[in-house]
Amino acid sequence: MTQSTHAVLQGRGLQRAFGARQAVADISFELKAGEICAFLGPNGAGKTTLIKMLTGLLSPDAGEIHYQGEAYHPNRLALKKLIGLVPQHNNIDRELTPEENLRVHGLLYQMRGAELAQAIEDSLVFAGLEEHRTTPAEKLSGGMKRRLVIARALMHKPKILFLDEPTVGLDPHSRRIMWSFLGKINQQQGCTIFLTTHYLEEAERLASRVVFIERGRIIADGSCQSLKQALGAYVVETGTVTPQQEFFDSRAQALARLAQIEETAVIRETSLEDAFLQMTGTRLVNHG
Ligand SMILES: Nc1ncnc2c1ncn2[C@@H]1O[C@H](COP(=O)(O)OP(=O)(O)OP(=O)(O)O)[C@@H](O)[C@H]1O
Repeated sequence: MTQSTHAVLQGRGLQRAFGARQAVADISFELKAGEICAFLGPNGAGKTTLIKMLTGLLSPDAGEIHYQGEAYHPNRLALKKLIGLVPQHNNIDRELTPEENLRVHGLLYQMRGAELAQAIEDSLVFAGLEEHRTTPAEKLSGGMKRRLVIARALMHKPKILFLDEPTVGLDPHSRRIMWSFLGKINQQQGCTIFLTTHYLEEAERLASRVVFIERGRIIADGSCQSLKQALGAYVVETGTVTPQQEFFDSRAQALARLAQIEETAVIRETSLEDAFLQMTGTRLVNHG
C-alpha cells in the first residue's frame, strides 16, 4: 500500500458482516496527522464496527489497516501504543479509584516506576481529578468518568485518539466542556482525533472534517463548509408537514425565489442536516 504524505492511518476496502447483516460494507479512507475527523451517521450505520476494526477489537472480513505505513497488528505493542481508545460505554473498573484505574492501564502498556507515577499524576491533573484520586470511580459524576476514560486513553501518549460517541449521555453543559477538552487535546498535544457521533452539532463544533456514513459505506467526506456549500449556502423551505427545499448559492438568489412563492416559506442558512438529508433521503435521529 502506498502511503500518502502525513497519513497516520489508512484503511482500505474494510468489510465486516454479522451473519447476513453487512455492518461495514466497503470503507476506504485516510486520516491525516492533526485532523479532527467525525464519522457521522444514524444508528446502525456501522460506526462502532468500524472503530472496533481500526483499534484491533474486531477482525475485518476483508481489507487492510495501516498505521504510519505499517500493517496493523493488535499484538504489536509499538503499534498499539499509537492508538488511544475511548469506547462508547465507560469501561473503567467502578470499584477502583481513578489512580488505580490509571495504574492498571499504565502497567498494561509496560510503564513502570517513575515514568508510571508521573503519567498517573499528569493524567489526574489533565482530567481535573486530583481531588478525587482516591474516590471509587462509581462515585464520580458522568462527566468525571468520561474524562477519566479519556485521560486513561491518552496516558501512553498515542498519536490518534478514537472516541466512539464521546458525549452520549452527557447533559448539554458537560457536552460543551467535553468539546473544548477534546479541542485542547488536539491543539496542545497534537493528537489526531477520530470520533463517531450522531450529533450534528458535535460534528459542526469540533471536526475539521466530516464523513457521512450510511449502511456501512462512506457517502460524503469533506469540511462542514464544503458539504453544505455543495448544496448551496441558503435554503428556501416551503410546507410544514413535508417541507420542500430549494438551495441557492447566495442570499440574494434565495430572496428572489422567496418573492415568487405565494405560500408560507422560510429562508435560512443550509445546515449539515440538510446535506445529510439530501444525500441519503433520511434524517439523522438525534438523542438529546
Ligand atoms: N456483535 C454483533 N452481532 C450482531 N450484529 C451486530 C453486532 N455488532 C453490530 N451489529 C449490527 O451491525 C450494524 C452496525 O452496527 P454498529 O454498532 O456498527 O452501528 P453504529 O453506527 O455504531 O450504531 P449506533 O449509533 O447505534 O452505535 C447494526 O445493524 C448492528 O445491529
